[in-house]
Amino acid sequence: GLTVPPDAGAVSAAELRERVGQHLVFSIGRGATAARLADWRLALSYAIRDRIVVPWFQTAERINAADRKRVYYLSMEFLIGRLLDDAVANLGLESAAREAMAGLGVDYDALVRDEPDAALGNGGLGRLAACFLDSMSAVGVAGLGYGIRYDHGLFRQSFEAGWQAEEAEDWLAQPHPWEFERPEASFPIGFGGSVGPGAGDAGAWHPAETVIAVAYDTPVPGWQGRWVNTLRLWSAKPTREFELQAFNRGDFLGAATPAVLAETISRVLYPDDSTPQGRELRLKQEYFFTAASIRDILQRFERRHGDLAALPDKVAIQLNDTHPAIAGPELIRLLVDERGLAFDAAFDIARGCLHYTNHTLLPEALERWPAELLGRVLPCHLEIVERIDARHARESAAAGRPSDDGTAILGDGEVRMGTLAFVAARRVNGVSALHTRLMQETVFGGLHALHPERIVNQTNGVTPRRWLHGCNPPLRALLQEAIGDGWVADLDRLEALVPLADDAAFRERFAAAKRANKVRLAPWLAEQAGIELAPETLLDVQIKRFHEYKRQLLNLLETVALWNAMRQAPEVDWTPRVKVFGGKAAPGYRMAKLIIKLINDVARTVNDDPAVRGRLQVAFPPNYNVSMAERLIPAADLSEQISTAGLEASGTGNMKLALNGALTVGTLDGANVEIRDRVGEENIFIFGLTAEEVARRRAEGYAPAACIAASPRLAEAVEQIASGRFSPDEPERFRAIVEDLRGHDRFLVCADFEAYWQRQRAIDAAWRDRAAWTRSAVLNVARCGWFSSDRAIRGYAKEIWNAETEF
Ligand SMILES: CCc1ccc([C@H](C)CC(=O)N[C@@H]2O[C@H](CO)[C@@H](O)[C@H](O)[C@H]2O)cc1
Repeated sequence: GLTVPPDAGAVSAAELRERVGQHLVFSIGRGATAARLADWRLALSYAIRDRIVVPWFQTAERINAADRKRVYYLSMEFLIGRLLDDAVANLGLESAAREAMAGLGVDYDALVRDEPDAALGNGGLGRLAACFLDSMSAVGVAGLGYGIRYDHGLFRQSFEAGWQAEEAEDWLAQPHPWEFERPEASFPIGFGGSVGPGAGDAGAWHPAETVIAVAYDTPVPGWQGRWVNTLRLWSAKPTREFELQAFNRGDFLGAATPAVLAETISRVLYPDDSTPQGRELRLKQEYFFTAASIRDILQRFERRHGDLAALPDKVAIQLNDTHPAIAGPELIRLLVDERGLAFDAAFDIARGCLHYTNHTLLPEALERWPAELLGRVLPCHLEIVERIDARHARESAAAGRPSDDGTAILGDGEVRMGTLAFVAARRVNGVSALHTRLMQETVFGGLHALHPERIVNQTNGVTPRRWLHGCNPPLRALLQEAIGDGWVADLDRLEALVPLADDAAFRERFAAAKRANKVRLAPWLAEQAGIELAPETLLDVQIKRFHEYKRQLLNLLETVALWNAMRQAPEVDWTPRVKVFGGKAAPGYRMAKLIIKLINDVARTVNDDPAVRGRLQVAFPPNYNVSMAERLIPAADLSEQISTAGLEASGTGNMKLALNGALTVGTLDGANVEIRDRVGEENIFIFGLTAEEVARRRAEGYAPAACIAASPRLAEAVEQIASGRFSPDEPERFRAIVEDLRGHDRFLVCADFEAYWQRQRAIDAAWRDRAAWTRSAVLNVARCGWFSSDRAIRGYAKEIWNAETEF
């Protein structure tokens, strides 16, 4: 039988092999001969999980014993990726696992690759939440993540004749070994209906429909397994599984409908990462997980504390953007309607617990729910929002603010969720220094004037476990040798590499590690994108969601111009490049999907062109996700961070690529500015208009056609696209792109083209001096320790949550 192992401490390969064998037989019910790769993966996952549950219990006991302040991270998205290899690494069991599986005749790496990504997020916001969970466990914050257990995560992307095609993702088609269903942790969640009078300030809500939120818990082991927090994801279940009467009447659909409708709430992740569709189901998803989480938080608090006024001392809630912003009204509703507090007292307690992170300034990405819709789905909450807005108006007037300063929550028949989140929060933060400053100067200007102490900055970070230790074995080994492995838990220790940047032998080893990653990547890139990656080729990557402000189009135009230049001057000793694009477009985002098609059409033309063979290739592997990022990032030489200045709140891919020794070509946008500040002007390739210059160009009236006319190589590239050079079968295919570029160019692609072209030619030259290039690469790694999500979480704990860290 299975005995509970003592703790996460070291385990021998033999013992691990023993346990894997036991799980295969007793947990999966398979003999070794009949076992498939997935069975072995499950068996190993259970064996590793066994070593996490006791430290998990112990962490909960320590938190309770010390009555630690708890931090709750509410997010609609957790872009986790694969879990097995990360858990093995965090427990320090990699060599034991490899040896154990080899002893069973199974290839550990094949096992790892067999696991589906948990793609419960769109991009930056979701991945940040996953990095933050890892760091909260690594530094020992009493943290818990709350989200939705989507049956289907972010869609699987494929290309049909170069066009993006989407199909449902199905991560739960296989057993998911890392979660525990918690039927006892479930709550009824209401929607619609009406609100009757209640005692005092209270209202009595009578929902029209109810679903059950059921918890699924995933342990989140920290580095060395010393601390294990929880990710609690809610799944929607019907109050009644099955309408027997309808079934007996032969109305089979009717019998199943209520259950299907209920489960629809946690069925699928909305694939938009910039423009809210304003769908009722999305609002229900936001309320569903937020309400279940707030109830769970209150219940856990009240198990140990009687005085609700102490809630802000024991509970910090972080809202990951506005998606859980209904948390404020929901907490107030429970305190007033169910605990009998007065409105103002409830408001103060709620605000004392709530903190809001803004991740975008794009006007179209800020959530505004029609008051009619909110009132219909959440009648009680609309009333509370109105009371919060009235109180805010009083506070604003008392501060002498003009009543029409645009800081009202309700206006034009809409509820502005960003304003609601701001007004009902103790702290509001941006995710990079530039972004936070722009929040204060633009979108939140009026509110900042009213509450000048409320907005603070917490620049993003990434976990060094997954994004360096885990994904880059060659560099990890070199670091181990050169500076030990203290950096994994204390990334600032990378600074010790600075002197080694001037050590030719070390540089050689460093370049060899990068080369090894490129050699490892080459066969996969050939299979996925049909290109040949020679190790001495400059690997230039732009990997992120598709959005016009991220300017994949600028990269594409430079690629076309380079192709033209190579064809026009074949005698020149051009620096060989492989351009890699990776990323998905929201299914409804037509322009982004057209740009994806254009890149694939240009790639076909360039890759088939003998005139530039071995000099320029374009690769676009389909279905970019966390696991693909872990493959591409260690091999990259050049990191494209070329957004229109002022529009990328931070970026986190930029940090991952720099930490893995890629040099950055980018604008002074988001965290690029802080990367430049830390690595030094001479170790990064900055170009383009600053955020101020962008604002000025737009204010003055920007004419892209003039920029095109002033740049023959840009004009040529645009004309080729317009005339079907890359789409002879449909010359007009890219008319929309060309017309927008010539007519509007909202993201100033044309204005920044020449500067970008010049910078890229300088990069060609820089690549030729490998010693200097490698020296810069070493300095990028050495000086990017600050971009660890451990540093970010320590900042949140100290400056926002006022919560302890254990380590
Ligand atoms: C409602 C539709 C929707 C969904 C998601 C979002 C996210 C806020 C978009 C997002 O992922 N933003 C990115 O967040 C990262 C983490 O802070 C930043 O590094 C990126 O710059 C930012 O674009 C906006 C709108």
